[in-house]
Amino acid sequence: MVFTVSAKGLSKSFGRKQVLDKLDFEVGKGVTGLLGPNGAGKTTLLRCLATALRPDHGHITAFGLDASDRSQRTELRRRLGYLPQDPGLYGHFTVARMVGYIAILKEITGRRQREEEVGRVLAEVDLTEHASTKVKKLSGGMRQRLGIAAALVGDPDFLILDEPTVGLDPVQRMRFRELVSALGESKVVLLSTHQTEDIAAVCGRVLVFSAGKIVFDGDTGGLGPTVEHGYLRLLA
Ligand SMILES: Nc1ncnc2c1ncn2[C@@H]1O[C@H](COP(=O)(O)OP(=O)(O)OP(=O)(O)O)[C@@H](O)[C@H]1O
Repeated sequence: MVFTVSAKGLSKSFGRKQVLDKLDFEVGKGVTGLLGPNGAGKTTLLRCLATALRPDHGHITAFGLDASDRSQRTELRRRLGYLPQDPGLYGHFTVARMVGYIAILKEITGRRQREEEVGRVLAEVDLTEHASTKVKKLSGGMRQRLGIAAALVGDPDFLILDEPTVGLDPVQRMRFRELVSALGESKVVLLSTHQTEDIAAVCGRVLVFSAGKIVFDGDTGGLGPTVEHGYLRLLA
């Protein structure tokens, strides 16, 4: 089985603004970071890859499944976990109920199996002791961790994380880096962030975006002495 996700000739415009401009890339197992200034098109690309947004042109294929084909897209969705920038969490649900609900959407229908999965993903993000807390009572960083837990439900092969470290305190950021590094050993992980230190710490590869095009694709060492230095130089 091909364990890669690829985009070929991917373009997307909103009105007259071209946000993705004929992108071509392939990512395999490991953690790949997306870096780019505000408005560069990172979220648009991640939404296309998560099959939440249709590109105007081009093809997305994941694990040999064609995202433009309805039945293959359904199969692809079973294999992906997506943390959007604004995960739609229900404030009046408890943390466990919220994740349990996601588990139902991900077709984990057996009650015991669902409870085990909820317990597993909450432990991954250090939220076990808040399982009974209402979502609306969580801090911003805890909500972010809940969003990450939701993306991990069902142990997806392809994990898409849009600014996953926003709002995390230093301890949780460190925990997150360890978690993502471990996940990258068996999964395709794509994450967007403005934190160049996160990229340097966890990403084997980085794609730098500018105005809808990839202006750098390589390992973090290829950016120069530091990721931040190389990134700023590319955008200058
Ligand atoms: N649904 C939409 N309708 C119209 N324009 C949109 C829509 N979604 C995104 N855009 C525009 O597309 C461009 C790229 O946005 P996108 O959110 O993909 O960038 P980004 O790189 O993720 O930025 P940030 O770092 O600020 O999150 C922006 O100019 C944005 O205003």
